Amino acid sequence: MGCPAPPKLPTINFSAEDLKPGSSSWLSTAKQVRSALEEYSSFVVQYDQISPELQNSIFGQAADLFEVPLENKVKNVGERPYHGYVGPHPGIPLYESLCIDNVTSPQATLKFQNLMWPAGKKNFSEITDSFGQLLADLERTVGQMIFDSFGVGNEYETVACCNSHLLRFTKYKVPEDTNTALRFPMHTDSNLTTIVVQHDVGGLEVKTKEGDWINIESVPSHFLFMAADGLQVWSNDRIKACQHRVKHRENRTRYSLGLFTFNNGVIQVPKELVNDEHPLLYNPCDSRGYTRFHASAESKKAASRIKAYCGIEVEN
Ligand SMILES: O=C(O)CCC(=O)C(=O)O
Ligand SMILES: [Fe+2]
Repeated sequence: MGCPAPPKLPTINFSAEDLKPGSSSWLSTAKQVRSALEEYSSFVVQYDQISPELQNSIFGQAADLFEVPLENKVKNVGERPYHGYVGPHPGIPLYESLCIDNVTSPQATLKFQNLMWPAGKKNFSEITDSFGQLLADLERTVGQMIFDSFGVGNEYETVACCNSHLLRFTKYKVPEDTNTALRFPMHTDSNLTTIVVQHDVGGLEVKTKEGDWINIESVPSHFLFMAADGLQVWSNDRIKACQHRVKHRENRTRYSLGLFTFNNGVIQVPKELVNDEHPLLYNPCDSRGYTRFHASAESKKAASRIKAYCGIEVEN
């Protein structure tokens, strides 16, 4: 008797040119999206619009980016916590990241480029613009499908119009003790949804409801789409925020890219998602307030930060 096969995440293909809202392929893809998110809080997207060449180019730029002097990196300051440069610290000693907020705005990428490379940098803003636009298009398609799949597609724009996209470049150095090291401990993201792009070196893992860890292979044009705390609120817990971590794999520096979709307004559970079986679990959630709370020392004591911030106690 062999061991049971390790669990695997569904892969959903978003490469088709004719994926038009309302078409039969749209509706069947939306159904797959909802069931993957309900079961795994995440899924793998296949998205050939981001070609292996574009992926190589952006990761080439990422490697150059981490070579800029620290005095330039620290100029990457965000409006909210973790929206700018983060250097190594005791919990994550080998970690470093830089962010471009509003990456879909060409002015934002150019401003970032000028801060990092005041003397100029060939191709950075052009490559980052096209990569950021394509990933944000993918995120909007999946977002619309999530709303459609719950029968509230006409409410998508009122939420999406307050969304913005943050692109995070992350570098993980090789630990000295490579047997036990985690590169990034388990967490859920505090935003709405996240897309992670790995390259060369994998290591990203997501936790199943049963408590098993699924390793996400690094495959060109295949990315991980995850629900974060904001989607858990919006869906009234029908979709849980994805618990994930990065394990050390291969003795090489690891780079990753994340497109973090943030809502800048108030997230409310649609009335259609509340009924006797699913009583209302969240008060309206001020997304900016939650990002600040999430970064506070006080929030770290909570079993669930999102529930501590805007959860409603339900009596059984
Ligand atoms: O590097 C990765 O693969 C994931 C990083 C991550 O989870 C995060 O920045 O929130
Ligand atoms: Fe994360």
